[in-house]
Amino acid sequence: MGLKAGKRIGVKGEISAGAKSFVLNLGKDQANIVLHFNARFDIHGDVRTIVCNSMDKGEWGAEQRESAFPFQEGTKVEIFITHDPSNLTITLPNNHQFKFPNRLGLQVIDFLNAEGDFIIKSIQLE
Ligand SMILES: CCCO[C@@H]1O[C@H](CO)[C@@H](O[C@@H]2O[C@H](CO)[C@H](O)[C@H](OCc3cn(Cc4ccccc4)nn3)[C@H]2O)[C@H](O)[C@H]1NC(C)=O
Repeated sequence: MGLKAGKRIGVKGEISAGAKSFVLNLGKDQANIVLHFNARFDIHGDVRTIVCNSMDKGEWGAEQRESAFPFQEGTKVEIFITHDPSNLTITLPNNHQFKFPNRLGLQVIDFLNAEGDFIIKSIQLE
């Protein structure tokens, strides 16, 4: 994918009806994730909460929770992510933005996947 620092990725997708949780993972590979973005409708005791984390050589880091939750089951959304050497900036559908530390110091993001109740429809690199 080759998403360099300063460039922005837009992930457009559909949230399933009856969604409980979906995940976007960005990073180097499955074991080195600079942003694990987990929108939890109702799972693991979290209700309508975004839980972010990182994974370094297969080990989870510390979770960061966001209270903004502009997601509805059964709808189409776009989430934008950009990164610099220190942080990732996530822009949610209601234009709410928050930052998550670039704990891996990753310069280029080559890995993206979605899991759970979300189907990626398109990806836009800007
Ligand atoms: C208080 C003691 C227990 O703590 C709980 O421990 C759980 C298990 O480690 C934490 O949940 C895990 O949090 C991780 C981030 O820190 C990841 O979100 C773990 O899920 C990984 C995952 C599963 N999947 C498959 C998937 C995803 C969405 C829907 C369906 C399948 N994809 N990635 C998720 O299972 C959960 O966030 C954590 N809760 C707290 C408050 O710390």
